[in-house]
Amino acid sequence: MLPFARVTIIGLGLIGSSIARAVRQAMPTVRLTGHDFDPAVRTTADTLQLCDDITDTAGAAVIDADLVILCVPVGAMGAAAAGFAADLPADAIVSDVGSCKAEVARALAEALPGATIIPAHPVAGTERSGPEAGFASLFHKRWCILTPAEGADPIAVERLAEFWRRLGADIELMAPDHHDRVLAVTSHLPHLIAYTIVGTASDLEEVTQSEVIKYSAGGFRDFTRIAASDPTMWRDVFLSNREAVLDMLQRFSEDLTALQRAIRLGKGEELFDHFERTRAIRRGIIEQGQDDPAPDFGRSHD
Ligand SMILES: NC(=O)c1ccc[n+]([C@@H]2O[C@H](COP(=O)([O-])OP(=O)(O)OC[C@H]3O[C@@H](n4cnc5c(N)ncnc54)[C@H](O)[C@@H]3O)[C@@H](O)[C@H]2O)c1
Ligand SMILES: O=C(O)C(=O)C[C@]1(C(=O)O)C=C[C@@H](O)C=C1
Repeated sequence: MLPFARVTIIGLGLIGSSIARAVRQAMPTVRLTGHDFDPAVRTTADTLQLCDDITDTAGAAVIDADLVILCVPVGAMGAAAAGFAADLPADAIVSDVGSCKAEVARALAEALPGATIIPAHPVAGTERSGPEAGFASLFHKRWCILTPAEGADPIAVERLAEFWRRLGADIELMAPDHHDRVLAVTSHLPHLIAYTIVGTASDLEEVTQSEVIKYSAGGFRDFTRIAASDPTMWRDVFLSNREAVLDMLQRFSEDLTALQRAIRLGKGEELFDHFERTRAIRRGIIEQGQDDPAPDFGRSHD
C-alpha cells in the first residue's frame, strides 16, 4: 500500500521538482499538487506538467493533502508554513527538505501548532536551482535523514521513511542538533571553503579573471561548481546553522594553521602522513559504494 495518496509540494525548485518527478515515476497513482510563491515558477511547473494541479495559494494546495513537503529555502520555512496553517487537514503529515534541521523544526512547530511534523533532509543535490533543474533519479542511493522530535508518532515516521525509500533513498534517523553538527562538517563547511577559494582566486591581483576560467580544469573546477550553488539557499543555511558552522570553522582554521606551519618549516613527513590519512578516507568512501554518482553530477541533466 502507498504511504500517501495525496502529496503537496510547496516550493517547486530543484528539490521540489525532483520529488514531483520521482513521485510520478515511483508512485504514478499519487495525486500531486504543487505551489510556489513565484508566478514564473508556477508557469514553468505547469508547462513541465510536474503536478496534477498547481495552485495560486498555499492554502488551496494543502486542502486535501495527506503529506505536505516544504521545499523552500530554510529561512522561508516558517513563513511558507504559516501561509497554509489555516487550511491544513488535521490528519496531514508535514515534512520539509531543509539542509539544517534544528531551527527549521522550531519555525515549523511555531507556525503549525498541533500538526504532525516529521522533518527530513535528502542529502542529495546539485549546484543548480529552479524547476527545470530537477530530475527523478536525484535521490537514488542517497541518504535521507529524518529528524523527528522526541515522542514523534512512530507510524508517521515510518510512513515518511517508506515514501523516501520509494524515491530510492536510504533512511537514517538523527537528532536535529546532531544532524546540524554532522552536516556542518560534511556539507556546509565545504561550501564555505569553495565560496572562499573561488572568490580569493578571482581577487588575486596577479591572477586575471580569464586565467581563473582558463585553468580551472583540475581540482579548482570542482570548487567552482560548488561555489555556483544558490546564493539564497546558502545564505540561509549559514545563518540557520550558525553555531555549528562557526564551531567547525574554528577547528578547521586550527588544522589549516598546522598544515601552514608544516609547509613553512619544511616538515615533509608531517605533510605526507596527513595526505596519506586523507587518501585512505577517500578510498574508504569508494569501498563503501558512496562515491559521487559522476564527476559532472547535475551537469549531465542539462
Ligand atoms: N540544492 C540542494 O543541493 C539541496 C539539497 C538538499 C536539500 N536542499 C534544501 O531544499 C530546499 C529547497 O532548495 P532548492 O535547491 O530546491 O531551491 P530552489 O531555489 O531551486 O527552489 C526553492 C523554491 O522555493 C520557492 N519559495 C521560496 N519561498 C517560498 C514561499 N514562502 N512559499 C512558496 N514558495 C517559496 C522559490 O520560488 C523557489 O522556486 C532548501 O531548504 C535547501 O536547503 C537543497
Ligand atoms: O552536490 C552538490 O552540489 C551539493 O551541494 C549537495 C549537498 C551536499 O553538500 O552534499 C548540498 C546541500 C544539501 O543540503 C545536500 C546535498
